[in-house]
Amino acid sequence: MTGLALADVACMRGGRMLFAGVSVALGAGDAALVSGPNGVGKSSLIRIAAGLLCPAAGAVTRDGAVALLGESHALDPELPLARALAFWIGGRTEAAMAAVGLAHLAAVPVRVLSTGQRRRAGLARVVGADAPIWLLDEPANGLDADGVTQIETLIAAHRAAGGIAIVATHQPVALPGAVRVTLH
Ligand SMILES: Nc1ncnc2c1ncn2[C@@H]1O[C@H](COP(=O)(O)OP(=O)(O)OP(=O)(O)O)[C@@H](O)[C@H]1O
Repeated sequence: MTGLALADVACMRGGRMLFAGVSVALGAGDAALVSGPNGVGKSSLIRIAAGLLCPAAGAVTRDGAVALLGESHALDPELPLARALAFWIGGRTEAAMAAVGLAHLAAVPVRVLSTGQRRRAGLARVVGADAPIWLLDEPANGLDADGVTQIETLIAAHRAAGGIAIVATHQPVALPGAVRVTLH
């Protein structure tokens, strides 16, 4: 059974306590929307949820594979987009590129993609990861209005299929019924 739970989690960075007492429990189809001002610890919370950062207190329980959209898309800049994505998501590349509106750029080297296109490429990695738990850090950064709608649609489809999403964002991203996690 897919699940992700943070129980009384605290985060310390650079010797400073960023937040404490954060609890959220998500099951199949659930989502959480993480918000708060710059530097409050949203990205850190996403990294804790991903298991990339150790909480200073509390516990994280993860039931299912994780796909992370972070600052870096981790795609080889010299490779054509389709080959760079295929390194991570293999045979699901074509469908993932189509899902994020990048099918027409399959042969273009990653390094020449625009900011929004790079963001979409990162999303394609998540879409093609076939992982039930999506952790998305500022997924709408650099995207135009259609791109944001596309993300909302992709997240909704992922949830409808039993997936989970945690989204940290400054920009409005519609996540119907999401748990709100507001960091102060
Ligand atoms: N590796 C690190 N070592 C020490 N401090 C760090 C490290 N990474 C981040 N921090 C600090 O932790 C705090 C929270 O950073 P984080 O990126 O989680 O915030 P955020 O809420 O996502 O910010 P933003 O809205 O600007 O993206 C910041 O003050 C940052 O300087």
